[in-house]
Amino acid sequence: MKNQPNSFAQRYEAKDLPSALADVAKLINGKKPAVFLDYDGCLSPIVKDPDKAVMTEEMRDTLRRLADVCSVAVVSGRDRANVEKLVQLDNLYYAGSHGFDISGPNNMHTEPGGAKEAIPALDKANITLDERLKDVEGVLVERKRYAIAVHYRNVPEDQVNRVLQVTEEVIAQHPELKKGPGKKIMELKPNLDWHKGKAVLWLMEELDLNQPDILPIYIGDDITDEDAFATLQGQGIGVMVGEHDEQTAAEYRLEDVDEVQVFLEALTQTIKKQPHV
Ligand SMILES: O=P(O)(O)OC[C@H]1O[C@H](O[C@H]2O[C@H](CO)[C@@H](O)[C@H](O)[C@H]2O)[C@H](O)[C@@H](O)[C@@H]1O
Repeated sequence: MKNQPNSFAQRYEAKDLPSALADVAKLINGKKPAVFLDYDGCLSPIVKDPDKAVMTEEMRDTLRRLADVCSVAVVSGRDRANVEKLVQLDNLYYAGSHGFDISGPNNMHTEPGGAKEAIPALDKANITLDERLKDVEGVLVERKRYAIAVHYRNVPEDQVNRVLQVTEEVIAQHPELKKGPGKKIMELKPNLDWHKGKAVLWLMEELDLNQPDILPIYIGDDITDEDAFATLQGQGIGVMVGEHDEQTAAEYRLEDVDEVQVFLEALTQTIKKQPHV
């Protein structure tokens, strides 16, 4: 199963999953983790304004310490440059636009999903969405290099359907694009078989992490993280933060961003006690 996305993943109710905090040493079982983290809802709480989703200094210190003892990557739906700016750590890897745009230490930068040809369609869709949604109160059209998120969290309830309908119509005009779900957003993404799970596999290969003593751990809170949970089932550990509207392919849970930080601290301490670090 190594390096193949798992399309037959088991699904669970998030509330029924065991806590990842119960016994961290037992969880990693003497292996060395490679940690993949979502940003919004995982490293920073969900807030009304995406520009205000700022990570705390404490979380930054926690990530810095973790990255001193194992590989750490942030795998986000955000624009890669944007998430780099929010996290501000240069010893991490960053996968932005749901994995289409990847950077890392020593000037690593690559765009492995092959999405360049979707850029003109994204540009056109961006213009149409700005124009057609300009009168809707609270709507936000967020352009990323390889995606557009149409945010409706702050849109009056009676106008949400109109936002969704316009967004679907614009997607239908561009065969190069497809629809993606998210928390109070509808996304336009390149119509390609590439997602966060494939980005994780790509990073594991690139960083030579496909080793029997390495344990990939993916932590996320949103539906887009399900691709990564499903991909890692059987070869790693998926940790769901809170819950979303669907069943999850994660096998452990954490309640919220605070518990993510406690877990990452515990992981760092556990790794340090292991003989091979
Ligand atoms: O994969 P992620 O790093 O979790 O990114 C997913 C999306 O996160 C952002 O939107 C979400 O968080 C916002 C701030 O808390 C919130 O206002 C919004 O409702 C959420 O959907 C980001 O703005 C998107 O681009 C990402 O795709």
